[in-house]
Amino acid sequence: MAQDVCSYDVARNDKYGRYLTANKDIESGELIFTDKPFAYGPKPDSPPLCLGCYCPVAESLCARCGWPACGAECAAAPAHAAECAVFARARVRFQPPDDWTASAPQLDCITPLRLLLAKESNPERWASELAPMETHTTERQARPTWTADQVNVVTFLLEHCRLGDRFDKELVQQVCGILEVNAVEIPSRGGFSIRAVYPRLAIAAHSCVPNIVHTILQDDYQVQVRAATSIKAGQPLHLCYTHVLSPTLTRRDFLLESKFFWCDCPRCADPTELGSHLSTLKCSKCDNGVILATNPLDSEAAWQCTDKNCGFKTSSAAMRKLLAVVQAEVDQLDALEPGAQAIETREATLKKYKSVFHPRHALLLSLKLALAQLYGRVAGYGIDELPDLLLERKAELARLVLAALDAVAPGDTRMRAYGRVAGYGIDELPDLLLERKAELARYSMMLYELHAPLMFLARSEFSAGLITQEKLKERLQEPIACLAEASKILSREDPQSPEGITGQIAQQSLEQLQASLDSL
Ligand SMILES: C[S@@+](CC[C@H](N)C(=O)[O-])C[C@H]1O[C@@H](n2cnc3c(N)ncnc32)[C@H](O)[C@@H]1O
Repeated sequence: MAQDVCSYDVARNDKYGRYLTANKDIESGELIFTDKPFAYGPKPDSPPLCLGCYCPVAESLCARCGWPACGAECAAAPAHAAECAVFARARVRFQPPDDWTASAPQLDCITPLRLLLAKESNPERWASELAPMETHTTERQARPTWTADQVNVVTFLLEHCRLGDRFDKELVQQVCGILEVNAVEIPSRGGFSIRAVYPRLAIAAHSCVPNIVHTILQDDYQVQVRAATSIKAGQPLHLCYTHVLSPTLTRRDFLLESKFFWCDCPRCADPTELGSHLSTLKCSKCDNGVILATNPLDSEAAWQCTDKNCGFKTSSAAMRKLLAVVQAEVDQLDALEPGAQAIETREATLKKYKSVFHPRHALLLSLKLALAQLYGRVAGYGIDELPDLLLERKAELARLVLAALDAVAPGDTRMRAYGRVAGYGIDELPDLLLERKAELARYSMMLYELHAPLMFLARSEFSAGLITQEKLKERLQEPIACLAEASKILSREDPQSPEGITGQIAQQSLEQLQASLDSL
């Protein structure tokens, strides 16, 4: 039984606090443990969401308590039952906002309240698994979010919802800290992003080169944690708390801001990011060198050209500013409808920044990732109308993304690179959340994306008489290998999730391609 697998120990040191280690040699892809959420619910700053299915709602409230629910079925959802009783008893109703698509701070109390109510109903699990969790209370007290939580959560629950006789303010702030430091972002059944606390998974320490990967099952939000690479007994199990394809400055700032530590993993310590060059710039003053951080573990350190004769230097502040400006441009492009314009403006942006960034810089890579997906899929650029040169371009783009993922997320994590993007970027608005969901599927499909141009190119060259049938058979082996790997990795996903569905499509395409090869 999957539930019985428990191939880890809990260790502790000064750097990580508690962390997980492998208690035996574990093979890549092997299940290490599963976990059930202690509680789950809306993320901070969510727009009004149904408290049963987490889809955006407008003007639709639970008949009993007056909080957002899209219908009677969702109002009766088990996850909503306990808070429904609290709100109904205190006669505290959700105040309908003017704009139902804007973030609703009223919902910030829901997930903390669910944790508090779960503590009452399961005190043993709270004492053994939740109470020891890191909360960074001292650091949080110095942040504006502490005051916001004091108003939106502590005062609201204890006074307005009349829970002061059941919980005290220190406990409510502890719960807010548990969520801030330990919750992971997960896709809800409706596809929208929510947060959940998994007590076992939360013990895993972070690395920007993770060796574990997690999958969320849609029916009960169980998490399955697997090895992304082979792991030796005693080695730490590392999760990536941030976006693996972001540059070092962005990752480290995010981890300090949201998880209260400076990452010093081998990738952060290497100016070239393990040869991936996700942070590297081209030098505008000479043709020889590239610009790298002089000390990537010092976020204020200067950046310098690697050519000794050039010696061009710039500040980390200038670098942050450049990243923010170009990231804003990339975000705007991400909001475009998929179509010819989405391809052409991205290609124009790549051209604009060609002389500024290394071709594998994270910002260019995110444009290339989107292009690898758009070529062959949008009107005017359908796969069977792409000229050979654009088929080559699609294949080149997909290979670049896969090579970057091989360097920083080795093993099967590459398919899940968007799995842990807690608090990252653009996901506040419902339509952008949908985009984010498409992004997730897009990511998982990179190997699938590579197989298509390789297959079409081989067939096109065979039809033109440029290669023999024997050569055609040989050339089709690579797209077959891409589909086989995509299908193997995605077969571990929940079959109802976008990744699981993509896996089934990859398996069907594999069978069709194999059959057409056999008939040659
Ligand atoms: C989700 S918790 C992990 C469990 C935690 N160590 C505990 O004892 O409850 C995240 C916290 O663990 C610590 N941590 C995790 N990974 C780390 C790393 N790579 N370097 C330094 N601290 C880390 C930080 O304090 C961080 O805020």
